Amino acid sequence: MTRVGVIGGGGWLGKALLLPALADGLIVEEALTVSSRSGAVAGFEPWPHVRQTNSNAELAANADVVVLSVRPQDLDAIALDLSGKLVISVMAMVSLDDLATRFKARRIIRAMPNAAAEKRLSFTPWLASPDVTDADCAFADRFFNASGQARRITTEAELDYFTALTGSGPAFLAAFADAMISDAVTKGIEHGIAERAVRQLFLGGSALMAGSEQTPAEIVQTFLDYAGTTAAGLEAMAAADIRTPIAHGLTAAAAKAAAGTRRQ
Ligand SMILES: NC(=O)C1=CN([C@@H]2O[C@H](COP(=O)(O)OP(=O)(O)OC[C@H]3O[C@@H](n4cnc5c(N)ncnc54)[C@H](OP(=O)(O)O)[C@@H]3O)[C@@H](O)[C@H]2O)C=CC1
Ligand SMILES: O=C(O)[C@@H]1CCC=N1
Repeated sequence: MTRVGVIGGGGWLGKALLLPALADGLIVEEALTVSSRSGAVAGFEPWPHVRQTNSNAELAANADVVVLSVRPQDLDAIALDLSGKLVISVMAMVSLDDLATRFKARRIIRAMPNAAAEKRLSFTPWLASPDVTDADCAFADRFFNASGQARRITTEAELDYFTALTGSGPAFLAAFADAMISDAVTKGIEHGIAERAVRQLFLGGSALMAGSEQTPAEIVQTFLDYAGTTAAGLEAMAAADIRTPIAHGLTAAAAKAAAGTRRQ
């Protein structure tokens, strides 16, 4: 029975990762400790034997695997010797080297889930430091697959890029959706109807795209070949260079992630 401690486990991402893992029996409630500064978080009521604490030292003493899930600005307050343990960080902007130095750890996995973990729909790339064992990798892969699709990657540069591309979860899609809603409202559609319509559009469009044998580029081409109203819209978007602001946004987010992991 792997003993797991999640520092910040009651937060947004921590809970989104833990509830599926508990529901699947991947983590046993008696073997889980979550910490927070208050020492008591909501959300674990179906698992009353989950240990809650405000002491990260107590958490570490009861864990073989320590998961770090606090905001980057809160990390400096956490001083622990985690040598001998598997350390899994889901934090943006904190590098393997930084984690190794802070926590005297040699077996470290960095992962980048997203907020869709709470729906078991995260895409979660992860990478391992050289001393991580096959058993550690198997545990991490099972843990992250409980809340979506996990994929092992090999470099921190890739992880920094994925922090922008998929770590952002619904944020960039929400920006696109909000632009569509705003346009609909300026054309006289009532806001509530526009919002309902666009939410349903994203749900339906995402389901089609996720299940389609066509690539996204092929789906676009299908509509261009159809040569109807949607083709007119796609051509106007291409003429307005829709790809450039998207690339700028991803580049800025990835640059912030990378700048954070370079800081020591
Ligand atoms: N949210 C997201 O979509 C994503 C987040 N991440 C990463 O996940 C990490 C967590 O983010 P998120 O869950 O959003 O943040 P939250 O603020 O929701 O959760 C962080 C939790 O950490 C707890 N905490 C803070 N300081 C301590 C401490 N000293 N000891 C124990 N617990 C502490 C807080 O609880 P309290 O205040 O009670 O102490 C809080 O519940 C971040 O590093 C972020 O980069 C990565 C990908 C996606
Ligand atoms: O926006 C952030 O900083 C966090 C990390 C990746 C996604 N959300």
